[in-house]
Amino acid sequence: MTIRVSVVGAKGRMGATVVGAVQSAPDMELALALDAGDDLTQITPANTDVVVEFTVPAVSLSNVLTLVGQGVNVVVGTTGWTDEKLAQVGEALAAHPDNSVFIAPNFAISTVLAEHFAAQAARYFESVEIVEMHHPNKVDAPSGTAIHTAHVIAAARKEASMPPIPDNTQTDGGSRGQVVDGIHVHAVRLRGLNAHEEVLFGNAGEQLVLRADSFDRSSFMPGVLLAVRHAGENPGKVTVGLDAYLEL
Ligand SMILES: NC(=O)C1=CN([C@@H]2O[C@H](COP(=O)(O)OP(=O)(O)OC[C@H]3O[C@@H](n4cnc5c(N)ncnc54)[C@H](OP(=O)(O)O)[C@@H]3O)[C@@H](O)[C@H]2O)C=CC1
Ligand SMILES: O=C(O)C1=N[C@H](C(=O)O)C[C@H](O)C1
Repeated sequence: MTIRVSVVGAKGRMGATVVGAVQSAPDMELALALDAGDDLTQITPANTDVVVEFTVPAVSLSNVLTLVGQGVNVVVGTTGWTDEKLAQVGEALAAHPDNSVFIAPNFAISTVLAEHFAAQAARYFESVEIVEMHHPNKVDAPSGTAIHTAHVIAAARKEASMPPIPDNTQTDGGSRGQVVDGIHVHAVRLRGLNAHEEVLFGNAGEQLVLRADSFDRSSFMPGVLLAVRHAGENPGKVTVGLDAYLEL
C-alpha cells in the first residue's frame, strides 16, 4: 500500500530534501507540501497517512499539536524538545489514541550509532565532553543531537555509578561550553560544515573519540523514510529516537 506523506516545512533545507526523498520512494507518494503561513488543517486522514515535520524549534510543538488534532501520524525532526513539551504531545495523543508521534534528534545512521556506542563507552571513562559542529545557518545551539547525547551519556554514567567528571577550572568566561546533564557541550558554527559531532572520552593515558559526520542532508533520508514506514506502530504514544527501529 502506498503511504501518503505530507511535509511541513517543505521549503526549508530539510523539508525540501524530504519532499525529494518521498517522491523517489517507491512505496510513498507526496500529499501536501506546506510551509510557513500555510494552514495545517488542510492535512486530514482523507489525504495523508504520515506527516513529516521539519520546521523551527519555536513552532514545532504547536504544529505537532495541530497535526495530532487532525488525526494523522507525525514524524518530527525539528529540534528543541523538552520533557514538558513531550508531555503536552502525550496528553494530546490521549484524545487520539489511534495516532502516534515519532521524534528523532538525528536521523543519520552514523550519529545514531555513535550515540549508541557513546552510551557503552560512558561507563568506562572518567572524562567526557561533546563537541558539535554545524553550518552557520543553524538557529539553535547546542544541537538537539548533542543535548540528547549528553542525556544518554549522563544516564549511562549514573547507572554505572561513575564519580563526578574531574575539572579544576577556576575561571570560565564561557569557554568551557554549556553544561547539559553534567556534560560539557561545545558548539562550533563554521561555513563549509553541515552536521558533525564528536564525543571525547578520557582516562589517564588514553582517549577514545567517537565522531559522526553528516556531509550532506541525504544522510538523514534513509532514517526519515524508515520512521515514516514505522509510523503508527505505537498508537497513542510519543517515541523518541531512531534506535527504536534499529536492532542495536
Ligand atoms: N532530526 C534530524 O536528523 C535533523 C534535524 N534538523 C532540524 O530540523 C529543523 C529544520 O532544519 P532546516 O531544514 O535546516 O531549517 P530551515 O530554516 O531551512 O527550514 C525550516 C522551514 O520551516 C518553515 N517554517 C517556519 N515556521 C513554520 C510554521 N509555523 N509552519 C510551517 N513551516 C514553518 C521555514 O519557513 P521560513 O524560512 O519562511 O520561516 C522553513 O522553510 C531544525 O530544528 C534542525 O535542527 C536538521 C537536520 C537533521
Ligand atoms: O540544524 C541542523 O542542521 C541539524 N540539526 C539537528 C540537531 O540540532 O541535532 C540534527 C543535525 O545535527 C543537523
